[in-house]
Amino acid sequence: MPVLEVKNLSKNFGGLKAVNNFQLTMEEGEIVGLIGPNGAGKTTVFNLITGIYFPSAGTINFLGEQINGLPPFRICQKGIARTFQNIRLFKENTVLDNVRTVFHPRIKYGLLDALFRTPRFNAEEERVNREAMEFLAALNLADRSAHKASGLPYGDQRRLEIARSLACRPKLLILDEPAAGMNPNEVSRMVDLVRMIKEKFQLTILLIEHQMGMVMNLCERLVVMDFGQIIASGTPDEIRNNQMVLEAYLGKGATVA
Ligand SMILES: Nc1ncnc2c1ncn2[C@@H]1O[C@H](COP(=O)(O)OP(=O)(O)OP(=O)(O)O)[C@@H](O)[C@H]1O
Repeated sequence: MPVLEVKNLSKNFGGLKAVNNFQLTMEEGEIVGLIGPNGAGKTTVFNLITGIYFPSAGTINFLGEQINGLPPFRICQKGIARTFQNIRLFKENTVLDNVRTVFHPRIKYGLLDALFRTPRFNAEEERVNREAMEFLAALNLADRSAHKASGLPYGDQRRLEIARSLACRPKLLILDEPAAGMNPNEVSRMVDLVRMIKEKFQLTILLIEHQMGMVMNLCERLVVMDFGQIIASGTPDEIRNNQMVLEAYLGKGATVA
């Protein structure tokens, strides 16, 4: 059974067809890159899959179950987690608390336990802290756990967002421009990190990325969008030499150097 199966997905904003008849099937363990020029519709696809937008048409199946129409928190509970193009952290909270927030819906104590600091409260808090620290350790952030999120360097903030999304225990991880604003060294470290978390947490990964070095290096398969539509899909080598893709990025008449 595919992990994700998107069929005939469309989203209109008034007269604008932001996504038009989008199709995507992802098998377990795949890393697929969604690329295309600015405004092509990539983020809208992510927002449709994660329930932020309601589709104008089409279906989204996750592990065989139709999920379109479900609210974002339900989709997250089912096993799809994401990061955002503009990092979204609780900036004034500690690194550890940013990951702990993910555990709150699953915490097994009540208000009275918290007020009277019962043994159940203490045991549950210890469990949450231990598990949250494991995710931070996997992303090399354990020694920063007590720091304020806003004080972390940019690359660490990106990794913290990934740690938090992993704490949802997703099967499908959706990364929106994980290497945005990074220098070539940082991009190369991000490629290694995405490979590592894919193996360690047995993930299927869908990512948007403008850093072509990262996309070509990391993804087994690419889907290219332009003006809301898929214009090409295939291996990085096939995409690199695709005339329609070159024209979408560079304009008509573009040729491979
Ligand atoms: N909430 C919205 N209301 C109206 N139009 C929107 C909305 N969200 C996106 N759009 C429009 O839909 C189109 C696709 O936008 P989208 O953000 O999905 O593109 P993108 O490929 O992710 O671009 P980028 O690479 O710049 O992030 C754009 O023309 C955008 O202006």
